[in-house]
Amino acid sequence: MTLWLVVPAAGRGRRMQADRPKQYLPLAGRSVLELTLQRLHQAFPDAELRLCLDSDDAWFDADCVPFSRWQRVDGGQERVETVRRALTALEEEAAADDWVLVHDAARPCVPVADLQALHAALDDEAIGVLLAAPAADTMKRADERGRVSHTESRDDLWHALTPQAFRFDLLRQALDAALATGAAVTDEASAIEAMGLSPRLVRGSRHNLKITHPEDLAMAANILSVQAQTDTGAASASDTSFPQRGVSA
Ligand SMILES: Nc1ccn([C@@H]2O[C@H](COP(=O)(O)OP(=O)(O)OP(=O)(O)O)[C@@H](O)[C@H]2O)c(=O)n1
Ligand SMILES: C[C@](O)(CO)[C@H](O)COP(=O)(O)O
Repeated sequence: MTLWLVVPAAGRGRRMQADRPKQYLPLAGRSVLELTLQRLHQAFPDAELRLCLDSDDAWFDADCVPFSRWQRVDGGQERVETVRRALTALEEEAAADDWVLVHDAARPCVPVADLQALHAALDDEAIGVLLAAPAADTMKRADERGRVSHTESRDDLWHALTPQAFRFDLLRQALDAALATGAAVTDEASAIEAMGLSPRLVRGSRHNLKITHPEDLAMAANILSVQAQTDTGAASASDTSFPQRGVSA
């Protein structure tokens, strides 16, 4: 069975306020996109990649792609549309029950061990899986004045990370339904949840941050440096205070 990797890299990175889309910003001597693709390739060297880029992308250099089997796909206006377009590009080739693993280009620090743990969690999985990290801070709900309305319990609250992996046909149906209803879908799991299904949470490292705001670049550089010193990019970089990896949803 083919493992399909979909990497959405068609965003503009507006919150980053940089001179280029954030996936092309330099980080540890490479671009964010190149680092992300390297991590994926370390874990899944034989996978087929669909790399989603803006049709007007002027920054992409194909030399940064380590995969031997890959294709470029034009992205959409929103991330959900980008991922849906990648599935359209797979329609001729993917089997209904093939796994499609979606990973943000903007997450270059994902540990290879977390990628492997996520993949292992697909064994005997009926619905699908996502990397996630437990909420660590006290959570406040704001009111319309920007004041605290109340404190939310953080019990059972998780940060959704990527990769997220679902079977091709189920993901296609879920994204189509979300697009048809205009539901707010910021990750693949929320589209699956809207179908009444419960994806499995797989505990991942808090190192797997999404580069979103300007200060995130320095944090990512520090994480990569720590991972290089401790070899935890390639091995396990999970927060040692949260040793459990697989968690039932
Ligand atoms: N239309 C879009 C929007 C986002 N993405 C990708 O989805 C990932 C996560 O999205 P986000 O962090 O929101 O990226 P941007 O949309 O680029 O950022 P912003 O919202 O700040 O503009 C990124 O790898 C981004 O390139 C995409 O492929 N297509
Ligand atoms: C997919 C994602 O990275 C999971 O955290 C996230 O939902 C993307 O969200 P954004 O709204 O595009 O920042």
